Amino acid sequence: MSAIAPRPAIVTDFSLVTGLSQSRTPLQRRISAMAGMYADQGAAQRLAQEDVLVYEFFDMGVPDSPGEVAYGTSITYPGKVGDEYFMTKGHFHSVLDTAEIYYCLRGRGLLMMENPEGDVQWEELTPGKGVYVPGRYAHRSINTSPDEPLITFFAFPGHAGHDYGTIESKGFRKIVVERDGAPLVVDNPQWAQ
Ligand SMILES: O=P(O)(O)OC[C@H]1O[C@H](O)[C@H](O)[C@@H](O)[C@@H]1O
Ligand SMILES: [Fe+2]
Repeated sequence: MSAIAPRPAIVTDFSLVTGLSQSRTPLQRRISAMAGMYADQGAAQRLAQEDVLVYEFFDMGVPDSPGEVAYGTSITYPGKVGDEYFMTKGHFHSVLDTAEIYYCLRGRGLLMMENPEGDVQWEELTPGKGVYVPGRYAHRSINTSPDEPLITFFAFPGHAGHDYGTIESKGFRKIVVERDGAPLVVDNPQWAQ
């Protein structure tokens, strides 16, 4: 008789209010880890001196194979680099045609998306709103609130992987800046074809 090994359930905890988990260690990204991604390089270098925490997220430790569902919470803090709002690095999935769902728990922001063919889309994130990022679209969370963290729950296929290189070298086509006290999506002056 062939035996299929039992697998233990994965149990985690996270707060839908703060986005924080007591049992998992967050992955944190400070400004120094992404200073080159902001349009105002002078402002980025100044903030890098204090090495401000821009965002953190909890990866729940699911195996990275097909059939699994990777999930967690992500907290992007309020702040700006010059007039550009704090944001995540953003990435394509290594397995390009894999999707992701974001559900906004708290705060206010934008989910910026673009595919390799140059289609750009963005959606506002407000509590209770879910945004389904289709496969092939790079994605980045941007906090446009002056004082509240942007907290999301996310889930994607376990084998999707993260491709940071493309965005690190080219950037997103659009960035989000504050103009007259409100967020505005503008062309990224640093975008490299
Ligand atoms: O991976 P980054 O672009 O740095 O963003 C941080 C995290 O944000 C999201 O919540 C994603 O779903 C995670 O997969 C991601 O790793
Ligand atoms: Fe992703």
